[in-house]
Amino acid sequence: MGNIKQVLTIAGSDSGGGAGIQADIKTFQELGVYSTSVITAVTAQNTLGLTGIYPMDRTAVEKQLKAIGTDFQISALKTGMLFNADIIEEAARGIKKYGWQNVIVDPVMIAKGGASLLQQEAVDALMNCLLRLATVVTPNIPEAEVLSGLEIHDSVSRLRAAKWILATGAEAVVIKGGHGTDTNFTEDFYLHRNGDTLTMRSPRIHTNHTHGTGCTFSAALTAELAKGNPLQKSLYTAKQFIQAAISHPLNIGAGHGPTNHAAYHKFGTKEEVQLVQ
Ligand SMILES: Nc1ncnc2c1ncn2[C@@H]1O[C@H](COP(=O)(O)OP(=O)(O)OP(=O)(O)O)[C@@H](O)[C@H]1O
Ligand SMILES: Cc1ncc(CO)c(N)n1
Repeated sequence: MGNIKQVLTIAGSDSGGGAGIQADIKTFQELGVYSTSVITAVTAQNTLGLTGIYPMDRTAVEKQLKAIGTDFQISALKTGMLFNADIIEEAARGIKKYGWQNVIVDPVMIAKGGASLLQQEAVDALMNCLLRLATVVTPNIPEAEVLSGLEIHDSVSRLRAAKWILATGAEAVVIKGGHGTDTNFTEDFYLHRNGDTLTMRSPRIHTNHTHGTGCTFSAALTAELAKGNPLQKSLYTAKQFIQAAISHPLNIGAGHGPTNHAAYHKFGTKEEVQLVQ
């Protein structure tokens, strides 16, 4: 393990352990990379909802980034909940200053229970400062609608929204399908600025235990890229990882429960993820 790859998550803490920094670190551990973290905010959260958000100040974020940037060799990083424009600007500044590559931006806006995880006025900062640094940006459908200013109701409008999002300067986008309306499957759609596309489809699992699916998916993508895997292969593994994590729920909590981060290795994958033309 002498040459284990080091990764970073810049995200919020979920006291309930299913999303945010906690989901990222569990996923990184499962996929064999060493995890560092910059905490942007502490949230009081459980499977029933969110009752408090305590953002870090600018200096706290800057000092954490410096601690990582001056000692670790970061092969890939992801951002999650960034909450306000100050934190977004600090994250962008750190990424540039330390020359980090393989930047996955999960543009977290709203928790599954409906709580806002990004201030309204911070959307501009996200679009203007951070997306241009992104190797891949991974919005869910409502986030893609905010970033593109377009409604998504079918594959044509999804492609149009993806193209608008790439106009921010991001290299590639994945519009995740968890919020889609099809009851039989979920579909994640990838578009690269070079025109490459990939559509990954898997059976929709009918469960309440989907808290943190987006965090887990983007963390798995980050880990796979850090290990040197090509982008499309990394996306496929990330989709398999989240499919396994949702398929084998832990049944924790009375509300929107966490996924099972250990399932990918414990139970394997059932070849459920298909590539669609
Ligand atoms: N019920 C489900 N069955 C199968 N796959 C799902 C389901 N819900 C979400 N996914 C998958 O999980 C991943 C995350 O998608 P989703 O759209 O839920 O992200 P998100 O809304 O950002 O998640 P969160 O805010 O809870 O972290 C995608 O790969 C998506 O296809
Ligand atoms: C801290 C945190 N980050 C991200 C999400 C989105 O799932 C959440 N609910 N909480």
